[in-house]
Amino acid sequence: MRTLKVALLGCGVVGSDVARYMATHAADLEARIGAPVELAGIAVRRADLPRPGIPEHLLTTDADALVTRPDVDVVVEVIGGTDRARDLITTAFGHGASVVSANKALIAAEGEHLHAAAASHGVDLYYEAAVAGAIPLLRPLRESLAGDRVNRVLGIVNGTTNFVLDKMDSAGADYPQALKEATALGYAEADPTADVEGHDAAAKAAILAGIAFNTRVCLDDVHREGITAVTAADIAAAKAMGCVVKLLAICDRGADGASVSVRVHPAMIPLDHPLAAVRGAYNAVFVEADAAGRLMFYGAGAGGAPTASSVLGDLVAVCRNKLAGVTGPGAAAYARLAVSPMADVVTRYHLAVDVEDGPGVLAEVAGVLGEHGVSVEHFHQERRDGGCRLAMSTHPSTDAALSAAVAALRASARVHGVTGIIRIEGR
Ligand SMILES: NC(=O)c1ccc[n+]([C@@H]2O[C@H](COP(=O)([O-])OP(=O)(O)OC[C@H]3O[C@@H](n4cnc5c(N)ncnc54)[C@H](O)[C@@H]3O)[C@@H](O)[C@H]2O)c1
Ligand SMILES: N[C@@H](CCO)C(=O)O
Ligand code: NA
Repeated sequence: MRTLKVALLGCGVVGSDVARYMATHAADLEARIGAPVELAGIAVRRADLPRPGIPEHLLTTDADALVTRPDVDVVVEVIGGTDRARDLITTAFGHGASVVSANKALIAAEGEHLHAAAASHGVDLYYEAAVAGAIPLLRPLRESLAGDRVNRVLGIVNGTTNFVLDKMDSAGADYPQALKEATALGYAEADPTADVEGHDAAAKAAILAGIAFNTRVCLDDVHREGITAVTAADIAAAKAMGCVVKLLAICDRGADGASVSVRVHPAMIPLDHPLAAVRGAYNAVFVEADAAGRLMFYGAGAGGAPTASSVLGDLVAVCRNKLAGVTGPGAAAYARLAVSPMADVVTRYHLAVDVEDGPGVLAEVAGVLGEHGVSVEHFHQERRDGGCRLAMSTHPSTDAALSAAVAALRASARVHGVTGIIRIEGR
């Protein structure tokens, strides 16, 4: 029986756990694949660092030589970044290796081209670990739901920001301290700006929407807002409304069936919504489909071992395919749906409008909102130094209408400021 050989690129948070589990689970992996699988080498930047549990003789700083070795069947890419990872993956395809990657930034930016390259060389490209860590999500969407029609994918897909928001909400932690902790626990990207500015979640949303709707969604198609503008006041306002603030990724099929919208932004959700109970670095994703109805996927969204679980699942799948002489399902972007602009997306909003305390102000604010087609669902007013704060939630309105209404409010002499503009979801 031939032994399948794996080149591991990167031995950081994820890579080191992949290497460890390959060793400790070797017998089960062999039984499930039907052949032994072993590491041919591990590409690292520095071979002289202490790496407990990692066989030193496998380390190499020459990733190019490793991926071009004729005995390598599968390349596992967990170095992150785009350019170098893309070049190594493309080289691996050219040398007949299938690839397993955890790299959402790369797949979101170049997935179409990489899938085509894999197909042209008759090899696989799998990346379950790229979206929502340990949670099996891409394979269920691509395979289990292939007979259904998905209309919505909504959830929490970034562990770092969920950890930070949770700490701010439950422990009153400050933002820099919470982010430091998430980084130390191995949840954050090499540059955590990718997490807190929503780039990581946007990449995952683009991948999810593409697979769920069988269409092409580019990173630029995704409306993106991170959590850096979320304040303690926003979190307190959410609490006062019986809500919690979460960073959500929302992919919707348009009512016309011919378009999609894809967005990532903070949103208030009611405490009794299942997503409100998603704590720490956990992720949860709802999928709504014609026949299946509502499905929920929940689990660890980040961290070395959970992500290694997804990588190893893909490794088993591509090894089985190799032995059978087949490839798995690739990208299927046949639907070619248009992507709707954010201006057309309809949601509820929370607003805090600071106004002068005097007769007719409330009517003026309601009038400005009404002129723009924004209708108020609830409001309460609270006296503050030198004026009043009107905290309100709106009925569903388009993003364009809400933005125009906010601009008009800000132009009014009796309005001192409009803050706390956060969408409300899950009601
Ligand atoms: N950490 C997580 O929770 C998690 C979850 C899902 C997906 N991912 C993805 O997995 C990938 C790796 O993440 P990580 O958290 O392990 O990062 P990490 O920074 O801990 O590990 C990456 C390692 O790759 C090494 N590296 C970089 N360029 C290299 C090169 N050219 N040759 C050899 N080694 C190189 C780095 O020195 C580092 O040790 C990223 O794409 C990330 O987005 C991470
Ligand atoms: N940085 C990512 C890792 C998992 O993809 C997160 O926090 O979710
Ligand atoms: Na996953």
